[in-house]
Amino acid sequence: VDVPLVPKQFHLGMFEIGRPLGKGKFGRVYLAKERSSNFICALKVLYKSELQHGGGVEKQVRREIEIQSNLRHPNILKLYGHFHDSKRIFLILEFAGKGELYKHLRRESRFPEWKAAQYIAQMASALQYLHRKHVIHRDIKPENILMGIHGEIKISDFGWSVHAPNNRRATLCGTLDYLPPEMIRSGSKDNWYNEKVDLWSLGVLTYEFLVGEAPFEDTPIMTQKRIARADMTIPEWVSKEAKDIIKRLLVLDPDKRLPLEEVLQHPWIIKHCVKGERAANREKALSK
Ligand SMILES: Cc1cc(Cn2cc(-c3c(Cl)cnc4nc(-c5cn(C)nc5C)[nH]c34)cn2)no1
Repeated sequence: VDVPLVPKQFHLGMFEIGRPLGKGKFGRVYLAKERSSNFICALKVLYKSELQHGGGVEKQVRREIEIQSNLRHPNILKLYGHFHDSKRIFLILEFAGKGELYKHLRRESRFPEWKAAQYIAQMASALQYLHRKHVIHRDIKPENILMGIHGEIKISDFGWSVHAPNNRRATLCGTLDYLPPEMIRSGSKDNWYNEKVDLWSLGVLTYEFLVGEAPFEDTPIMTQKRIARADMTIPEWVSKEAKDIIKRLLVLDPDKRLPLEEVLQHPWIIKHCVKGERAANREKALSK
């Protein structure tokens, strides 16, 4: 197993800093090279001052480090290590060669079904790995997915993930589009810490990959109302298999959502992701 950055004390002088790769609410990400090994990585720089005023975001960063450091899966962005100085926290992250997935989605408007199915299969595999470790991501959306050099996707940003169950007070910010009904409804927050919240978000992600916009996209008030009623329409040009998997994930009752094992066995996934199927389809197309 490639473990290029062996865990030890890291410090900024060990890295040659390259171009900025992106910026978030509390910091920036730079391309970086570890000098002794020439290993290329992404260095996320977070400013302590900004975290302190972020309303408990410091705990989120600690959780992100604690959770992501122990994960090892091809579709989860690796966190190799971290260090800090007086003003900043540094996360040494895997460099995703093809950048942020949402930029690809916006550029292509929407993904063809074979590509969407392959991405959803990779997401389901990563979520299955996370749930087996009782980690819930809770913030699955295109903005938190990166793409590796071979086009494989990588879940990043574990700032919202939790070890289930957890009595965390969560303040939500950013888009409502991906929130499941149990996180929209007031009342008991027990369901907030149930892995099945990620199944709902996987359904929203499937819809957005295929249609190019989120299923409940509307004004903030209307979005909440539509989520609470699972009120969405799937365009008629979406294949019946794709419609079926979306409908089986966007179910109000968390216990009735399609389990990840069944997502990976769904006809829409098998049709586009199993090598034999693709060869068979090619054979069929050629024989016409
Ligand atoms: C703070 C802050 C910013 C962000 C969003 N963000 C993530 C990255 C990023 C990471 Cl963490 C890892 N690998 C990346 N590769 C790219 C990239 C590659 N190309 C060709 N273009 C880009 C851009 N970005 C990466 C950058 N910003 N999260 O927290």
